[in-house]
Formats: sequence, structure tokens, C-alpha cells
Amino acid sequence: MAPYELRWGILATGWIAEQFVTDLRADPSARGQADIKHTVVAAASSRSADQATKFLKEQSWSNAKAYGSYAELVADKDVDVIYVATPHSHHYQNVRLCLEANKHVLCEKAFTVNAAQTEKLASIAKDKGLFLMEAVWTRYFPMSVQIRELIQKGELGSVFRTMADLSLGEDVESKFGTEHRMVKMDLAGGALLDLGIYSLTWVFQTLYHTLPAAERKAPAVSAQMHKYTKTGADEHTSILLSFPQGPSGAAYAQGIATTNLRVSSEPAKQGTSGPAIRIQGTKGEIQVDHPAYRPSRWRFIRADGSKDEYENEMAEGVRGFAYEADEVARCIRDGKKESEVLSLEESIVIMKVMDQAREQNGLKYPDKLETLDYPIEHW
Ligand SMILES: NC(=O)C1=CN([C@@H]2O[C@H](COP(=O)(O)OP(=O)(O)OC[C@H]3O[C@@H](n4cnc5c(N)ncnc54)[C@H](OP(=O)(O)O)[C@@H]3O)[C@@H](O)[C@H]2O)C=CC1
Ligand SMILES: O=C1OC[C@@H](O)[C@H](O)[C@H]1O
Repeated sequence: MAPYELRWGILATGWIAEQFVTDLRADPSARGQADIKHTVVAAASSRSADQATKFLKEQSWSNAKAYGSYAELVADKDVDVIYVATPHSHHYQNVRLCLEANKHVLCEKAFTVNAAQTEKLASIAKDKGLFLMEAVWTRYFPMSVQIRELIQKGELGSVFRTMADLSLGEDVESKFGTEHRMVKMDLAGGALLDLGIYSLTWVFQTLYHTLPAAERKAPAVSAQMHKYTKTGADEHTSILLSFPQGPSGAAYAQGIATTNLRVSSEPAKQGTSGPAIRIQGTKGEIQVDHPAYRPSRWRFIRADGSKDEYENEMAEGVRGFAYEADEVARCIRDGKKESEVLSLEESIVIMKVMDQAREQNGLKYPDKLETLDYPIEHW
């Protein structure tokens, strides 16, 4: 049988869009997914059609159509699903544009600026019968699947704690200045929304997602932040999460999610400084090395001292984005409106944690970014 072909439209032509469409070129059968196929049929740049043409040519998708506005892209009848690759400040407006035009959507992380916006998008997608998913690529890696299975099978015993850090170790002033999307308030900058989401991903995929859906409960949240004096965006955020129940019979579970732009989870960048993520149960511990978004390697250490070491192996020609793309293709082919690996409900619970962390520390983005209004004129 011919593979199911998913026809992608790419909304924005920045750095992550380049990475994503490169992965779409890799043959899915080389990673055991012979039943699906990805094709980029169009891309749009808000700058110009020429920029979209240049992007498609450079990424070897020259046969795709190039548009100079996002509105033209969402109107293209040949596009099945749109990958939204703008900064998080723009996700709510851009995803809404796609949904209003009846397109399925895969949206980069962080889903939106606040939970209310994600809830609104989820409700529109549901009403229109469209597929919608947050592109947290890490969730779909084979190693993440394997780790969740080890926890669910009880191999770690009762899991009481996950500690997860994603810190970059940059000279913030010289690397990001005031205009980079990482620190600019008008682009919803800050460590929490850009990097903290990965620390939270590890906490949630180990302590929340591993429970049966009916037993998952939102955690209590307590957070501290430090703001970058030049812009007011957070340069450090630490969140304590207290879950009323943990995996495999744990009477509670504790999550510690941290992020910092100035110090690094892995200063030597050689795997010598210890794990960035520790998932701790009564029978053993899983340790995952930096960086949390695409870990280099991981190990399972049992309480008796025995140890299994693993590399985070990717299929040939794949940086890691292909796995989330495969999930989108399978879901749309099968008529699903969301992914079970990262449901809209779970994305919303995580967004609410980030809302609380911001509220506890007085971090508010400009009104035009936090609003549910749509469309915003002169966006
Ligand atoms: N999953 C992952 O590993 C990663 C995810 N990301 C996520 O991807 C998103 C984009 O990040 P990244 O690609 O690094 O960012 P870039 O700045 O490289 O690209 C963003 C693109 O968005 C478009 N855009 C539209 N309006 C604006 C605006 N006002 N300011 C800036 N750009 C605008 C532009 O494309 P055009 O002009 O063509 O319209 C721009 O090139 C973020 O949400 C980020 O969190 C980022 C890096 C890694
Ligand atoms: O998602 C991401 O992962 C890698 C980081 O370097 C980047 O800033 C972030 O957006």
C-alpha cells in the first residue's frame, strides 16, 4: 500500500523552520515508518515571497510554493497541516489564523504566552474538528518513549521525584543584548517560556503522563525568578511542583524544574558534570545528560548498583524533529484531533504552571501578547 502523504505548509522561515524541514526530507522508512510520507508543499515568510523562495531552495524543497504572507499560505488548498515556527509571542495569532482557515496545526513551543490562549485554540480546534499539537519534539524521541515505559512498568519502583534543569551558560548581555527573542519582552522572551518548558516536560512526562489519564492531577506550584535588568524578562526561574500522586504507587511526587541563562547544566560540554535530569524511584534512578531538549545520553542505575548506559540515538538524517512530524501524520491519517503523547489537556496544565510561576514573580508580557483578542490590527 502507498504510504499516507502529509502535505506540510511552513509558516515562517527562521532557524527552527530550517531544522524542521530538513528532518522532513529524511526517508521515514529508514526509521521504521514506511506507512507515512512528508512533503513540504508551501512556505510563507512575513518578509517577502522572495525570502520564502530562498528558504525553500536552500532547504531543497524547491518544488513547493512560496508566499509573502501567512494569509496566502493558510488559503492554499494543497496544504493539509501548518507548522507554526514564529516566536511564542505570535503563536496565538498565527495558530488562530490557521484554524480559522480550517487547517490542522503543529505549533512550536511554548504553545502560547498564557494558558487562556492555549485553551481558546484548543476549543476552536475541537469545534472545527481540526488536529492541534504543541511541538515539544523531545517527547517523541525513542528514548523518551523508552523512559516512560520503564516508569510505567514499575522498573524504578515508586517514583517520588524528578529534578530537571536546562541552563545554557551564556554571557546574556553580549549574546542576547536587548533585541534577541530570548530576552525581548515584545517577543515573550525569557528563560521560562523558551527553556523552562523542557525542564517541565521532563517533570511532566515522568511524574504526570505516566499515570492513567483519569488519575492525573495538576500540581501545586511555587516558583522563584530573577529578571534580566536590561529587559525585565526572566533570566532564571526555579519551580517546585507538588503532585498529589506519583507513578507506581508513590503517595506523592515532587518535581523540581529549573532554568538559567547564565550558568550551564553542562559547563564542560563533555558529559563530565553529572546528569541534568534525575528521575528517582524506590528501586532505582534514571539519569539524563544535558541538554534536556535533545539529551546526549542516559542511564538507568538500579538500587543494587547495576547500570545500563544508553546513547540518544536518532535515525539517519534526522536531528529529532521527524519523530513529532511522524506523530502528526499518523494522527491526521487516523482522524485523531490530538496526540496522546502530548494531549491538549497536558499542554494546558503545563501552561498553567508557567502562568503561576510568572504571576508569583510579577512577570507580565505586554497586553497585546497576553490578550485573547483576534485579530490584532498592525500585528
Ligand atoms: N524545538 C526546538 O528545538 C526549538 C524551538 N524553537 C521555537 O521556535 C520558535 C521560533 O524560534 P527561532 O526559529 O529560533 O526564531 P527565529 O527568530 O530564527 O525565527 C522566527 C521567524 O518568525 C517569523 N516572524 C514573524 N514575526 C516576527 C517578529 N515580529 N519577530 C521575529 N520573527 C518573526 C520570521 O520569519 P518570516 O520572516 O519568514 O515570517 C522569523 O524568521 C520559538 O517559539 C522557539 O521557542 C526555537 C529553537 C529550537
Ligand atoms: O527550543 C529550544 O531548544 C534549543 C535552544 O537553544 C533554543 O533556544 C530553544 O528555543
